[in-house]
Amino acid sequence: MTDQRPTGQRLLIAASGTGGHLFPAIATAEQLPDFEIEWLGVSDRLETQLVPSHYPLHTIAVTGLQKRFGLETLRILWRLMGAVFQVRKLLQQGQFRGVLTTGGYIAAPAILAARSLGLPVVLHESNAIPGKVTRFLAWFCSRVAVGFPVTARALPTQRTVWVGTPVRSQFRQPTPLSSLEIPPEVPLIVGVGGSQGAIALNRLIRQCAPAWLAAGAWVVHLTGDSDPDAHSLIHPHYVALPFYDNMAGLLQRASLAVSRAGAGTLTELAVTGTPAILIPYPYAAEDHQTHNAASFAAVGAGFVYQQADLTPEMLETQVLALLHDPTRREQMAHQAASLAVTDSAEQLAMLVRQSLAGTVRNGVA
Ligand SMILES: CC(=O)N[C@H]1[C@@H](OP(=O)(O)OP(=O)(O)OC[C@H]2O[C@@H](n3ccc(=O)[nH]c3=O)[C@H](O)[C@@H]2O)O[C@H](CO)[C@@H](O)[C@@H]1O
Repeated sequence: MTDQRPTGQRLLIAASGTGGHLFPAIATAEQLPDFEIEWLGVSDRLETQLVPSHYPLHTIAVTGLQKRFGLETLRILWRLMGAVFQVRKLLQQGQFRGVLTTGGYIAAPAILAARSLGLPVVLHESNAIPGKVTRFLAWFCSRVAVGFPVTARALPTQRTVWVGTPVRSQFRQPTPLSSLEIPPEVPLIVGVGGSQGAIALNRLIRQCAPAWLAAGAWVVHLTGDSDPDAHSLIHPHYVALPFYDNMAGLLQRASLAVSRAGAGTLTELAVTGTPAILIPYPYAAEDHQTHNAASFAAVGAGFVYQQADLTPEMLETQVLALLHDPTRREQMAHQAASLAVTDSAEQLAMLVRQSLAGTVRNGVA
């Protein structure tokens, strides 16, 4: 990132739905201040809260493919074709030079529209098991960037590159936790179920929290906004929030996280060197969260429990054991940090620059 004056290069970023898709794209956009960026998303998703104050947001209607082929699949394909035409029009009228996408449903029309116009597309896949759209459409992209080295196995060898997953810039500098008044010396447990929260995980955390609080810890619990019992536990050292903006400050301060295993949070836990107990979302497509979590467990950065096997007693005991063992937590923190790719956003931004400049070797841009 040298010259920050807008170059007139127009880039469309297609990222939608969850924090796991949006934040890596936002982190990469931060590294492209010289580009004129506009965003493609869906009207009722998280991007409508996160994006418009930074970039113009265009929305289209898209949904995922069904597992079984039937009438509904035909309807979805018909809608997909409509979305492709809409994105083609947007790309042409806006004179965009290329597309960056972080996968998911929005990626399909974005990739198909851009490639049909001969524009370069950089696709980032953050999960250990690539999603359906990535598997089908990676072959059409100029470059495919992946979050885990293992992800590359299922993708076109010559154009796939491991860059890690970008995190927002606050994660890479000390960020104070100013809006939460937590005494500096107390152990802090952070409970997080991804950007939307996780009701089953919330229940487990609330069942265990009284014992953790009694042991002297504070708990910050990010519940999401759809848990009807989110405020059922009252304690002066227990803070329940539907969503918290300063995740960087929170994870840097945390002694331990109890978390789902979305690629975004895992990457952030690595960058902040936060030990974790991971409980993968059991219904994630192709169980990708278990595969994501495996990388953390493999180096000893975290413990992984399947939700179906985990009782509140087990979770309570495991957390208490770690609370009382700062040396172990320090080792785990060190191992978590060993997984961090701190310049992932710069690497992905570089791929975008190269692709739009048509200098990608082995690619089709
Ligand atoms: C349920 C599900 O299928 N989730 C998927 C979704 O991510 P999902 O958004 O559920 O979870 P991730 O862990 O990937 O990302 C969560 C993001 O939201 C942020 N955050 C969270 C809570 C909060 O209060 N404030 C906040 O800023 C986190 O810092 C992180 O950046 O896409 C990811 C990337 O494809 C997948 O790996 C996840 O499996």
